[in-house]
Amino acid sequence: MEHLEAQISSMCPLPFSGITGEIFLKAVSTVVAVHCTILDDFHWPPDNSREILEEGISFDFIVVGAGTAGSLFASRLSNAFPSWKILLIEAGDDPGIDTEIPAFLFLNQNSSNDWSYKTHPDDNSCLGFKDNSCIWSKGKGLGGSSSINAMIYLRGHPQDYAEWYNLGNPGWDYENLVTYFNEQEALFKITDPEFKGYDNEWYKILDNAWNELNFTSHNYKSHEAIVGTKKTRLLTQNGKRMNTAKQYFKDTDKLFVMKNTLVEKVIIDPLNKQACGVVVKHKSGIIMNITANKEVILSAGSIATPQILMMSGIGPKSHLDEIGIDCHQNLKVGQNLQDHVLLPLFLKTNMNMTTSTDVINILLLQYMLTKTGPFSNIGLTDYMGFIDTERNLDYPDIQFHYFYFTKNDNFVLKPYLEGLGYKIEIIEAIEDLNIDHDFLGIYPTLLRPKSTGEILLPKRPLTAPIIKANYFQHPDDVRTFLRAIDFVHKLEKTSIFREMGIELLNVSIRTCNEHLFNTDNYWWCYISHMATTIYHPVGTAKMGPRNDVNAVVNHDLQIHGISNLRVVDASIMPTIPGGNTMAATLVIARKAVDIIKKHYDSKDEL
Ligand SMILES: Cc1cc2nc3c(=O)[nH]c(=O)nc-3n(C[C@H](O)[C@H](O)[C@H](O)COP(=O)(O)OP(=O)(O)OC[C@H]3O[C@@H](n4cnc5c(N)ncnc54)[C@H](O)[C@@H]3O)c2cc1C
Repeated sequence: MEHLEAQISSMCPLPFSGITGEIFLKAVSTVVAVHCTILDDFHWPPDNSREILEEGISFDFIVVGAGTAGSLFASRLSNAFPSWKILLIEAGDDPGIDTEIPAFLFLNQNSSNDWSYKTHPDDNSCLGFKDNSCIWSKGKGLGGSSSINAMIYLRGHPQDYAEWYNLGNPGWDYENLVTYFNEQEALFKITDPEFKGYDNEWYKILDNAWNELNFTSHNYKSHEAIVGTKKTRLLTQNGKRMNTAKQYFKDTDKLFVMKNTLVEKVIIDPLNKQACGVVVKHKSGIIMNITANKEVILSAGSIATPQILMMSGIGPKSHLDEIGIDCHQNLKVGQNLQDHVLLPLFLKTNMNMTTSTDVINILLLQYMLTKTGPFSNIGLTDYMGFIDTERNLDYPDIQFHYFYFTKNDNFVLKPYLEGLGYKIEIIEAIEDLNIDHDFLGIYPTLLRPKSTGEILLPKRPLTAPIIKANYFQHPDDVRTFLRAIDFVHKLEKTSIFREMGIELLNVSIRTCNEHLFNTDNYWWCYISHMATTIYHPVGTAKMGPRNDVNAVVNHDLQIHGISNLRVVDASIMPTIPGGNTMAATLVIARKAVDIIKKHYDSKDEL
């Protein structure tokens, strides 16, 4: 208290005395300690690494990766089979306190909770980024990417899942998956019809513009990604991020968890082509084998899962031969990489929403005390628009995301652009445009890219994998963006946009300046410099029947030709769904529990 009193007196030398002084000090000390309330009663599961490293216990199931899918899958499996010993191995630690505050979503990137992968440079894309590489964030630690993502919940479009089914995957059509979507929406409490949404005056402006162009505002009516505009629900509870590990771990205490432990590869018995355990490296430097009596499940995400599969000799043979790894099964692991690419467009507005530092401090205090206000949500970023640029049908190929930056913003804009990894000259060009105007950021996002990439092992296989995103390898992807930009011009012409003075800005990029602004040539150049990921890589262990040469797992998520080894994460998606990918990943994990249950129930092993 004395220390606090001295500190306050040094900032504002008023005397502290009597009862008033004491009351005042108590109020101040409450405020000083209020950040502690960000942590609630929830406790992360204990780390069992030490005992496992010392005693070398074997397990029935080993699940690799405690991310979005892995944490759901492992905890639900441990509830379904209480007598089984299930081990969940995670390369990272418990997520940091800063991951809890929704409005700080961008601050988690490039932190200790992020793998911060980088794409391999090519001639068509990421040219405006340092080293011509886009940064691919991916969550590290309990909750995985659900601990650092934007929390937006969308199912995608029903037809996305019809496509999965039509590619030879029985049980994966929308009708079969709907119960899982419903179940998780009830669990995360995002089906509440009373939900009124957050406050943001831009919602109304944007709805007005889209309505003038004859688009419907669906808002919270459903979680499907259909043509029109939509305010989306977030995986938050009581004003804080609800990462999936937090949601699912609270219902189980039967799991064994190893934190800070990297799985290097799966041990495959070459004689009977059967997975029998994993090789792990703990952060202490200890390397050991752990045995799985029944199965190994890979839930390490769409970059690390193919990396581990390749390290374990599951193809592709030609690539493993180059690296010097024995191939047990020649599958197209790491191929079929698909991602949603987003194109930041900056528009000036005559609105002035600048907030003084004092107001920001008060809003932060409001958040600390009540978990309400702007820090409890992600602002305009939860507002979406969907269009079908080519056929004008109800199967969108572009999703619009929105951001807002106030005039001369020194608080968010620069750290945000630096976090994305843009070159300094691009950041300065954008900052110059921001000196006089508030910005509306409109970010068209390709929902169904035709370009595909691949994940490869580097020469030193345990270092970061090579990510060849291959954005715009297929020219139709650029053409879809050009049609999306045409749509932005239509928005510019709506009465409300004209009234607000909203106009597309010309970001000065040296190599693009040789083209006249707003011509197709200018936009091709702009797209190759400015477009980047929205962090939705999927498809690198494709689900499909045996006769699909690109398939890695079957519809029961088992690796073709290898027993006791499955993949349960976003890697298995045969095609990328037309919406943010977390909801679909959760559904995969939940369905996987039922697949395993059916498998072992029929073996009468309960
Ligand atoms: C910055 C960002 C923003 C996003 N925003 C949204 C959004 O708003 N809405 C949405 O729907 N989707 C969003 N996504 C995408 C979504 O979060 C992912 O599609 C989804 O979480 C993928 O889940 P996963 O289980 O496949 O992988 P992850 O959740 O990434 O989990 C993989 C886990 O495996 C661990 N791991 C990796 N390698 C190893 C190893 N060798 N040994 C042990 N453990 C290992 C990782 O540390 C991680 O915990 C975003 C993603 C990011 C990164």
